[in-house]
Amino acid sequence: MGVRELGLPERLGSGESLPSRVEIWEVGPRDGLQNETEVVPVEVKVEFLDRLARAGLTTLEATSFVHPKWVPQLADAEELLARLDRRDGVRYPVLVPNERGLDRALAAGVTHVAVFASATETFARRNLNSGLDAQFAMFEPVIARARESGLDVRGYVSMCFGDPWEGAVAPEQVVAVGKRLLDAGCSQLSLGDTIGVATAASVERVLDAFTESGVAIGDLAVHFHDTYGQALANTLAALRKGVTTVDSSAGGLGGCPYAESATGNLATEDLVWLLDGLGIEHGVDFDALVETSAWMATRLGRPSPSRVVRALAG
Ligand SMILES: CC(C)C(=O)C(=O)O
Repeated sequence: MGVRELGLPERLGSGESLPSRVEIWEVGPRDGLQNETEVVPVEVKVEFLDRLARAGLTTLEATSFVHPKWVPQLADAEELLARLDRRDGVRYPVLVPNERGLDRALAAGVTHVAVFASATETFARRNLNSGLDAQFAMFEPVIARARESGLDVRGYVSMCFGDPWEGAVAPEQVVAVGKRLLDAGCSQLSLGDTIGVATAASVERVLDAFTESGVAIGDLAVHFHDTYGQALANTLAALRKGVTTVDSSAGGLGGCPYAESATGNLATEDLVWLLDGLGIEHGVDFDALVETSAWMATRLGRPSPSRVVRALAG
């Protein structure tokens, strides 16, 4: 059951400045599962991806080619992609940290990759074993080679709104990192609130800093974690600024192995409920999505953190 079946008005806001359609970038199979301590069997991951595609999601971040030593949960990246029935009209981007990761991704026949940078010095050191400036020496050749091979490259920027070691992050610092990724050849930036400390005001500040520096709003996506319950409010702030790509994770799974204060991502069901209420198109079959997250929660042995999944399938 969704907003429409409850007979609620489909457009709760004034709607003037909202986009008519939003692309949901589903990160559950990668960001959602990477923090699970018990390794999820590859056949469960394949079924998860397949169910999400059947529910109408057209961008499924499938896995990551990080070294298996760092994220053992995703050590089965090659096997997963080999077993996956890749559907027409569905993109299956993967994360690649370095050239070795790109080699593996190319061998697995991927068409979309994402690199991940940090907006702060400390997280660059802890997550990438690099530095704020030095990280680009790692990404630039990866982006160039990926582009030469005909791949589309997304650039993630982590810790855009706050960092557990450095506190608040200056929007100008985020913009400087993001622009270097765009200049290097990324087609889109995803601005990560890795530890979930953003508020609607800081989201507006960072988005304004990008657009004032000449970056098109259409080149920006948002990636919120829900640690302080602000992910939906932050999403609405971003939609009002004209953002049309929103990252979310089915069932609200998620976290980050290198940032202990990170909790689950914005749940895709909560996002779809919001979009339905605003009358914004998204192409997702809500009931099939809730059923998928309830199914995954059973596989993981604990209830979904998504408020919507709990309300409807708890
Ligand atoms: C590391 C990136 C990809 C991320 O998931 C985040 O910042 O939340």
